[in-house]
Amino acid sequence: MSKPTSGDFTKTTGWMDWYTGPSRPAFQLPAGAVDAHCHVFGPGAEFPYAPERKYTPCDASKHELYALRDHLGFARNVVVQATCHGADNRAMVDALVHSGGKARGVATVRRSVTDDEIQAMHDAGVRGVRFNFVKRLVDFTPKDELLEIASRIARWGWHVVIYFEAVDLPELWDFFTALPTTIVVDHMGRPDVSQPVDGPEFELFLKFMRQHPNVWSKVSCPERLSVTGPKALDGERHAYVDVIPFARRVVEEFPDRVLWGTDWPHPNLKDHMPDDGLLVDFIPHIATTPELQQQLLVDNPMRLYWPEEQR
Ligand SMILES: O=C(O)/C=C(\CC(=O)C(=O)O)C(=O)O
Repeated sequence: MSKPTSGDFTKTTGWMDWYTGPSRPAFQLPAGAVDAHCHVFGPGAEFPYAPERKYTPCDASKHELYALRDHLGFARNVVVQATCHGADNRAMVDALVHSGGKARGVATVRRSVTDDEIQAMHDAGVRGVRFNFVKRLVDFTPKDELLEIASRIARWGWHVVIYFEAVDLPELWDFFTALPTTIVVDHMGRPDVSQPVDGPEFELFLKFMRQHPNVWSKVSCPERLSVTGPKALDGERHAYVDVIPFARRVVEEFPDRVLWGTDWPHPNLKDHMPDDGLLVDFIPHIATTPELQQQLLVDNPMRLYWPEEQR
């Protein structure tokens, strides 16, 4: 793969570009596996980054994303709108339209979005909206606006993806449990994995899923959550061991409500950029049987994003 650029934009200082030579995973993905969390960035020259963005990434186009899909052995993608594009969903929608039906998407919308715009996104393959509560990524949006958006998109059968840090779950609990749709939590609600897996913070997250059958979780992003590593680099097939008990716990307790994604092109990593092939090799450590792997990688994402193909 060629070296990433950013068009006329200047990347955020210290920005880490995605890894250009991913290895081929040793773990053989099941047929029809879905990378259910990834992004496209620009290219900035074609799809400019949003004025309100909190970071400027390197470009990461649909072509590069789909080349990675094929290299790793995934069949499909779910492309999630990244905050560097704000509520301008053109780059993400363009990726869906050029996927030959192999990608679905999650958008970011404002209250001003029209029904015609929602319908056009639906026709392109969008199936959800993302509400982001990570303060370094977005400005505050009033909860009544988000609730109004959730009620409107429910009419298209869409779901809501939520991204937040574990310490904020108590404060956000009432809002989340009032949402009328399926809810998908990004990266297990970003637990602090230096705390015990059966400690109060992660227990609250498990309780959230236990009490609310409409809540799903992505068991993704060990490279963001890990404190001890080792990093998925230099052939390391036992990476991020401190994240394993957390992700395995969620996979085993809620096998029909979990999703997995690469998070390519890995925005805002500060420490290292993982080899995506080795990230795939993390999967059998958290979904330890062929049955769990089939649910995590095929059955669950297909049920949520391509329900019309379900028998
Ligand atoms: O890609 C992710 O899931 C995580 C992100 C970036 C992000 O969500 C965004 O920019 O929209 C992060 O923690 O910086």
